[in-house]
Amino acid sequence: MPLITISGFPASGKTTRAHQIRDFFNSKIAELAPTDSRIARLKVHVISDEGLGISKEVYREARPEKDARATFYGAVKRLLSTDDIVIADGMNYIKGYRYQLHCEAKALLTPSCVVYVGTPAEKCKEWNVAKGSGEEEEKEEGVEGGQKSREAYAPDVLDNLIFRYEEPNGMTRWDSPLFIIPWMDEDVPGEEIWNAMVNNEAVKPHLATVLKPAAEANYLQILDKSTQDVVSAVLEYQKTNGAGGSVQIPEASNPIELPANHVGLAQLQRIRRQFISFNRQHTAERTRLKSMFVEYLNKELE
Ligand SMILES: Nc1ncnc2c1ncn2[C@@H]1O[C@H](COP(=O)(O)OP(=O)(O)OP(=O)(O)O)[C@@H](O)[C@H]1O
Repeated sequence: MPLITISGFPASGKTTRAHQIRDFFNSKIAELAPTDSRIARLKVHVISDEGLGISKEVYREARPEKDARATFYGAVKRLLSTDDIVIADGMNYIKGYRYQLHCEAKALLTPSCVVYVGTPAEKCKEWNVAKGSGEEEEKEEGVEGGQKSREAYAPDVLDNLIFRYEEPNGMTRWDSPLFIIPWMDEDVPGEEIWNAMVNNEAVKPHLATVLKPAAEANYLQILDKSTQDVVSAVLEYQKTNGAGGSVQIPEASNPIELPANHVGLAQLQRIRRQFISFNRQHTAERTRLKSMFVEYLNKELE
């Protein structure tokens, strides 16, 4: 059965997403198994570095990293079978490596997809620090049953991995269908992934499956950063000037006209998420993003 290849920066939330997908799939199996013997046989597996005992230090040098990749690959290959759904929870950051994984699935005549966890580098750094400090230990132990290692990446290893990362491109055979999960989304598009992987449905391009031209690498990150900058500017303005007024945002052609009442962070983030949802499938011109978001905010705040 299918192969779901997770891909994303280090500490971008890949395991969190892999577990959300696993839980969604397990609940689908529990629901459908009584009436469908094919579904009843399915088992979901998550393969990860942590599960295989691979330390983050392997990413410091080429040789141990290569060995670790081979171990991970072997574990995925061993499990891929007609009744097993494998979630490959790793960075899977090398294009050629994702290509090989795709070929393994293809050889078994089973579908594969890529789930790209789209988290900006700055957030990953923040989450990596939180992980290393053990800040989230209690919460994670509850969620993971204490299975998950608390190991963080050394800062130089993290930077280097981000630098080397080869972003998935949904236009290529091996990275498609491509499901992009922005970091601020609470849920994963479980139903769409299930339909594509278990029901073999062709995936129609929609919000979660962005077919991005290669030229638009990092588009999601830029969309995220541009809109976050605007939100921060509004909050900053209100802090000093109070409610109401006109805020000129650098790089935006028009100002934001604030309403007489105070606009809160939750409201701004909600509007921002909507804007991102609408625009993550278009590859809007980067230089226009802030102006577009300002226009959108003005309409929503009217
Ligand atoms: N969407 C999110 N919002 C807030 N915090 C998150 C989110 N996703 C993950 N985190 C936190 O970020 C940290 C890293 O998450 P996680 O372990 O899932 O990332 P990862 O990409 O699997 O990391 P690694 O590269 O180390 O395997 C964890 O402490 C997790 O609780």
